[in-house]
Amino acid sequence: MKLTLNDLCFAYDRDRIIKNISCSFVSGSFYSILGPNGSGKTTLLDLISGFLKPDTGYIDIDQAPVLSLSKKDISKKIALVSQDHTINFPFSVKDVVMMGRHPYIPRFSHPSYNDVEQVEAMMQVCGIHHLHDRKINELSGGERQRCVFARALCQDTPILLLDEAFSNMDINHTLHMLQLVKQSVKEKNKIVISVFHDLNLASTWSDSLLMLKNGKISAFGNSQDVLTQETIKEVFDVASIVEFNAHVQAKQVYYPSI
Ligand SMILES: Nc1ncnc2c1ncn2[C@@H]1O[C@H](COP(=O)(O)OP(=O)(O)OP(=O)(O)O)[C@@H](O)[C@H]1O
Repeated sequence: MKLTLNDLCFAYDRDRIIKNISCSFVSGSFYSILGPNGSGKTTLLDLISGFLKPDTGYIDIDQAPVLSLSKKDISKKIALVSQDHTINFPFSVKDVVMMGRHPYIPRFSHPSYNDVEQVEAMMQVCGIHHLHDRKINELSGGERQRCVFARALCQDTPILLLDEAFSNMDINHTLHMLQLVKQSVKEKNKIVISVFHDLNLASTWSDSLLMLKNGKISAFGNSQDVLTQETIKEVFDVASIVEFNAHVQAKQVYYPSI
């Protein structure tokens, strides 16, 4: 599968936020998007998921424009763990995770045995099974984030978009979820595109990095090629030292304390 962004432009009002973005993402790869606050990372994921419509340009999956697909068909192809995962209605955890199966449940039907089994299994894998009858709006930030994650994984889509999806998780849960995601990239040949603020986590886990600055691509390619002192200075205006770290088999970034 190939997901292609073709000359995308987007503005919420007058100011352009996304400026002529063109690039492709292929199956079996983990991509990370990095960039300063306000550079357009969330907007770009919202465009890819079909939540926002580009002003010009288009997105296609294997050459079929995403916006020509029905909402249901898009949700069988693309799942998004968004930055804002506030759910105000007191759904149970089990019900929230089951929402991931909705694209596969015919109208006016009940979830199948297979749907129920998948939800049960995903709650186990994501470490939230013990919370299954709890109300989602009464959970901690990290617990809620794992529920939303489990819902997206239950959607079982070839494309998974993660918008700072680990921001509320402790390091144990972050590493566990990253392992799950990486496994699904390799075993299920998924395309994962994740927004990170932590350059070192992104470098350790991603095959490729996309650096965004002011709504434009500053650099895009193999993680170890893109992550340099020069790109970090250019994109974030921060001095750093970038070195290959044998423990994680990837480049890591160190910042001077003054
Ligand atoms: N709904 C909206 N209406 C108007 N402007 C918006 C809206 N959402 C975002 N913006 C603006 O668009 C720009 C890009 O926002 P976006 O959320 O895509 O940035 P980001 O790179 O994800 O930032 P962060 O790292 O802070 O999460 C920002 O200047 C923001 O103020």
